[in-house]
Amino acid sequence: MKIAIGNDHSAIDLKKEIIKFVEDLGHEVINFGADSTESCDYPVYGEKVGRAVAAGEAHCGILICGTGVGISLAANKIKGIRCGVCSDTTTAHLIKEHNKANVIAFGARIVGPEKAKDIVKAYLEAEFMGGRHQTRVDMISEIEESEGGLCSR
Ligand SMILES: O=C[C@H](O)[C@H](O)[C@H](O)COP(=O)(O)O
Repeated sequence: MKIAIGNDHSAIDLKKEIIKFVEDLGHEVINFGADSTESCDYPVYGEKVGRAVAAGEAHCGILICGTGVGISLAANKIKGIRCGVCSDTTTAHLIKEHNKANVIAFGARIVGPEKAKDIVKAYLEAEFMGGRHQTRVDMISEIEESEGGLCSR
């Protein structure tokens, strides 16, 4: 798979470890993230990864900032992106199985490198389950489609 990765200044070292880990699993990584520890703005990288995944340039995305929250908020502003913060492996597989997340986020100031690798592996290996979960994902898309946030259901 092609995987887009993005990060801010808080996650330079973790990003490098995750890129190596993901490549060792046999995937291709497109690095959209910051590569300097100089302070920068996480929305830039959330947007870049979100747009790459939404455009089909990457199959999915991984975002890392201090907590994972800000960068996931930015990615979720891109139409078609379903991104959530994962700090444990249960969430990491359920976010794909139930929520069909196409981007995951986590915090470099929250999880250590080994936990982060476990999270990434759990997410990448999981499969969307469809069925009732597809209905709910469709409802999210309907909200996205409706300008005023009104859903037809
Ligand atoms: O959600 C936002 C992220 O955690 C950022 O990485 C964080 O706000 C950056 O903080 P600072 O500029 O103090 O390093």
